[in-house]
Amino acid sequence: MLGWYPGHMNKARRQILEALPEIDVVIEVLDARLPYSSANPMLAELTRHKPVLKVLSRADLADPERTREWVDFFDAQDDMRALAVTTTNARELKRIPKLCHDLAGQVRADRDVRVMVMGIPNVGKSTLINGLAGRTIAKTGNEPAVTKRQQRVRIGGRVALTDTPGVLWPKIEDQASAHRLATSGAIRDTAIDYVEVAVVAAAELARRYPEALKARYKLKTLPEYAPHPEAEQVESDGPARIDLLALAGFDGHAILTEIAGKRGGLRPGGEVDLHRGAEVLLHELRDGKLGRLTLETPADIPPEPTPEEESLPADQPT
Ligand SMILES: Nc1nc2c(ncn2[C@@H]2O[C@H](COP(=O)(O)OP(=O)(O)OP(=O)(O)O)[C@@H](O)[C@H]2O)c(=O)[nH]1
Repeated sequence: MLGWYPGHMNKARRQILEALPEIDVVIEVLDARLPYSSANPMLAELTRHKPVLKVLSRADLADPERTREWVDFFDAQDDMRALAVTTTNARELKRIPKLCHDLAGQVRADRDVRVMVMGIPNVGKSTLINGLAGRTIAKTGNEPAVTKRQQRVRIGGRVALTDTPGVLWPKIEDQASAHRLATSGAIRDTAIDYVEVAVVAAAELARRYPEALKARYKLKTLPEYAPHPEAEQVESDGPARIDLLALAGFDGHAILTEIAGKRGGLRPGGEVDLHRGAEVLLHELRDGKLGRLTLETPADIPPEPTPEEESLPADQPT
């Protein structure tokens, strides 16, 4: 998966930890369509005691109402502010230096505030750095971790920005997050089957944006709740998969079959081409053809395990 072997993950973590003592404010770039799942699972721990500005990138593709919820949610946390932007539009980045100063507080009144951008691959980090600098100083690419010697660049507004972003691995241990990341196109080479990504995406859309889904594919109704056809077979895979199928209460499989029937063409023998249907749905969703969509809300954040739960041996009855 993405070259994020434990060795790479440790290296990325170590390089971030080495850079952090010099940094006053961390900018974490998140995808506005999935601000929980596009976060690095370790970042909160790595950046403890540092103020964080959450930049919600791709706000142009996200549901504005949900984006407001997310910004309010992050703003309510200590030492944290949030700003939703279309990162490719440099004018929308103008508030960032002031927000960094607010977060850094009075302590930094004597010198530039030192800022570093971090986030998972392809989330918009380089676009943000270049937009803030007003010229190309960060290369866009897909290199895990920090790969070259970092330099600080003054970007105006008395902010000194590290020219190289910290690249961290995505949240793929959590099944629901891995599906949403795959749905958005953030991760491509996952172990998850392409059609399965689209089945769960169809179910999520039926739950969150039924009208957009019906309008785009001219579906008169969405199927009533029906168990996923493979539910029994999948149950043995463990609890995370069962949750996803429970979420497919609208029967994502039936919806995808209908989309495939209308838009995917037929395979030899008259069979509906589900793979083609999955391509249509996922490409159109990523291109914004179904409208501005957000795949999760703050209410979807799983509760933190309590210290007692964490210390329970796996097989102990609760
Ligand atoms: N629609 C839209 N596209 C964006 C936005 N921000 C970035 N992009 C696009 O997303 C793609 C990835 O952006 P990058 O800045 O290269 O992302 P990165 O996080 O630096 O990626 P890595 O170098 O792979 O870690 C580019 O094609 C950008 O043009 C945004 O706000 N809206």
